[in-house]
Formats: sequence, structure tokens, C-alpha cells
Amino acid sequence: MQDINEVKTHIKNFDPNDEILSTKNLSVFYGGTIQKLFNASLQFKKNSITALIGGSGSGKSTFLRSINRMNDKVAKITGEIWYHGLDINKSDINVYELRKNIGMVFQKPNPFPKSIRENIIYALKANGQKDKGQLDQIVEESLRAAALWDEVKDNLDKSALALSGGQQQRLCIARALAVKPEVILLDEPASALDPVSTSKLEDTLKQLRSDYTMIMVTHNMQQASRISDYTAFFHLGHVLEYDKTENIFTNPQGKITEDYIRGSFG
Ligand SMILES: Nc1ncnc2c1ncn2[C@@H]1O[C@H](COP(=O)(O)OP(=O)(O)OP(=O)(O)O)[C@@H](O)[C@H]1O
Repeated sequence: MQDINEVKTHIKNFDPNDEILSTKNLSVFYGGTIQKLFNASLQFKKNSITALIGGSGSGKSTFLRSINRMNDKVAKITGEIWYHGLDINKSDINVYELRKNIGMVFQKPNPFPKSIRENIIYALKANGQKDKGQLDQIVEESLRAAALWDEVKDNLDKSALALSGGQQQRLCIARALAVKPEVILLDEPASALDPVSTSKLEDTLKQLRSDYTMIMVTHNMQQASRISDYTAFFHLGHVLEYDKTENIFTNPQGKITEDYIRGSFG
């Protein structure tokens, strides 16, 4: 095996005007001392989809979860996360407000055991929003954006748990959209879905790209190559390559990346 320190990293840099979010030397230590992410410095371009790929345990979710401060209770996180000129890795950031701007969708669909409508407006109501007309409008807008409206518009007061897995995942995306985030983090959002639902979810994400910036962990190389604009390759907690997706898949710079992509595609 190649020594990680001998592997040259190939990281694309954007014009700062194009970026919406970036990390600088982001490192994560579980239990305070066990380092699992090493100096990840990545820039994310506005209105694009970035795929985070790499083998099991390579640090993809660790990186993703650290961005909206979901690892705070289990790990020490050093380095910087820049969002609108603010280092959001600083402890005095209001994490609740942060997550309205940087939303997250998880691997398994996790709707609340409530109606479809209530799932969408739950956070807004908790935030004091009461105007029924406005809430109804947000329900429709969010479900339309998540490409679920036509399928559920006559059943908004039925339980979200009665939806199929694929519909539940699109509902979770609609729920994330309802608070109007700029960035959506997706941790293997299609891994629990069948191929038809996966394809619908991918279409939804492609449509959302014009308005949102998405960062998505995926084990599915075909999916990464189909829908992402940029791809970052993680290996043993290091980001080894980061570039346009077509460059990563057609002309990877490192042997480790090439082996991983070839193996995973095969
Ligand atoms: N809460 C935690 N406490 C301790 N160690 C953790 C924790 N979460 C993750 N790890 C460890 O950090 C390393 C990276 O895990 P992570 O889940 O980020 O990898 P991944 O690339 O997302 O993997 P996978 O593709 O299998 O989901 C692994 O060794 C994992 O065991």
C-alpha cells in the first residue's frame, strides 16, 4: 500500500467569487484524540452538485456531518469552515440558524410520524410562523421543488409513513427545502431506494441544482458520474483528489483514485 504522505493531492481551486462554502485544514478527532479526517481543504461552487466518494471508513460522512456541526458532541473539530465570510466552525455560531441555511438529508428516509403537510411545516411552526396561507404556499412550493407534489397533493393530511421509501426521501428533501436553505448535505440519499426511486431522486436533485448547492456522499460511482459536477475522492481520512467529475472519472491523477474508480465501476 502506498504511504499516504507520499501521495500527491490534486485539489481544484475555484475563483473565490464562485464559491459558497469552503473548508480549510478541517480535521476531526473522535473521542478527542483519534484522528479520522486530515486537513481537508475544499471549496464548493454555488449551484453545483459535489459527490464525495471513497471506500468505507474513508471519512466522507465525517466531513459532511462536520459542515453543519453534527459532530460537535462526539468529536473535536479543528480548522475552518467558511460560509458567507464567517468561520462556522467557531463555537459561538448559532447552530440552529446554521442548519436552516445548511440542511441535511440522511441515508434512510426519516419522516416524522405526522401528516405530509405537518412534516413540511413542522420547523416553520416551531419557529413561530402561523399564517395558514403562507404555510400552505410553502407546502406546495417545497413539494413541487422535490418533485412530489403531483403524487401527494390530494393526500396532504395522510400520514407520511404511508408513502413509499422513495416518496419519503423526496418528502425529506421537501422538508429540508421548506426552511429555504442554500446548501443541502446528502448522506447516501439513495442507498435505501430501489432503482426506479433512485432515478426519480436523481432527477429531483438535478432540477434543484439551479437553486441550491448540494454536497452528496455516494458509494454509487454511476450516480456520481451521472449527476455531480464535481467529485472529491477520500481515502483513509485524506482528500486525495478534487476536480470536475468528468476529469476524475476519465483522467484520475492518482493511482489510488484510479483503482478505486475502476474497482467500483466494475
Ligand atoms: N461517532 C464516531 N465515533 C468514533 N469513530 C467514528 C464515529 N463516526 C465515524 N467514526 C470512524 O471514523 C472513520 C470514518 O468514518 P466515516 O463514517 O466518516 O466514513 P465514510 O467514508 O462515510 O464510510 P462509509 O462509506 O462506510 O459510510 C471510520 O473509521 C469510523 O469508524
